Amino acid sequence: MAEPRRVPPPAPEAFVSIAGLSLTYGAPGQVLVNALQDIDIAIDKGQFVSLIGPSGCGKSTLLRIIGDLLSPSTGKVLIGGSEPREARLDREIGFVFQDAALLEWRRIRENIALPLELRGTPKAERERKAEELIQLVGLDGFQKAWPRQLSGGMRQRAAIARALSTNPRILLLDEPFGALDQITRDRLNMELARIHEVTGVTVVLVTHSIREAVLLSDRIVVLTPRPGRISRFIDVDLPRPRGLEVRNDERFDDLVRLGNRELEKGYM
Ligand SMILES: Nc1ncnc2c1ncn2[C@@H]1O[C@H](COP(=O)(O)OP(=O)(O)OP(=O)(O)O)[C@@H](O)[C@H]1O
Repeated sequence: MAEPRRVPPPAPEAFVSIAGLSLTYGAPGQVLVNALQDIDIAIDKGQFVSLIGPSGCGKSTLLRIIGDLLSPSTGKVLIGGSEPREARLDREIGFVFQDAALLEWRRIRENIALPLELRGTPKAERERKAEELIQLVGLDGFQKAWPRQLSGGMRQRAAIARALSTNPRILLLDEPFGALDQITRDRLNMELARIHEVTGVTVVLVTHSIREAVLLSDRIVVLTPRPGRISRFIDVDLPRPRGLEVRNDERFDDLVRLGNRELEKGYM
């Protein structure tokens, strides 16, 4: 009997619609790397979605396509009905990478306000917004600090604040906590959950940790090894708001097991 179709068709009413997406790296005459194939994902407004899969399966590639840092070979992405290019130029997309990439010669407040400065926002408004975000991400007292004076976790907080400065409609996070120790990572996970709750921003997170994905997400997209295809969607039906103690729930363990089983299939 044929396997039931696990991939829902892209919903036209979805906030983010990814349909028929494939990407092959390499110019004609070069070695071609088929990174992604036949990706269809629909994301609702305000949803928290994680992308997980084996190393090299195309998670970052997919995130970069959504954020208009790469163009797909085939297929289409729409964010609130707009092409990624338009959404990016309207500063509706916030991006956070594993390395916070702060400008070392600017104080934290000026780093956070940089996108607003580039947009020509008046100084008083920039400072008001930066202050609001500093409070939101828990960096009060570090407004005038230099990036080198901050720990890794604090730098990522600043990077998240900077990404939120233009009130983006979607926040794209590429392994933002991958380089942090477990306790800092737990703390930042809870901060991110709170920021998501308070702002209502739509989030797409790339992670290698199925536990992190279950803790934070409404929905997890498991990708197969390269070329990344959708292996399965896992809907996380744990109640919100979630604290770290949700990890003691049986349901949490069930979902982690389900995710691990799906990931292991790719290695068989
Ligand atoms: N610029 C590029 N040119 C050619 N191949 C590339 C390029 N960037 C990535 N790739 C290849 O495309 C595939 C997908 O890469 P990508 O970084 O998206 O995977 P990933 O799932 O994010 O990996 P990881 O979990 O290790 O970060 C990999 O095989 C990678 O080597």
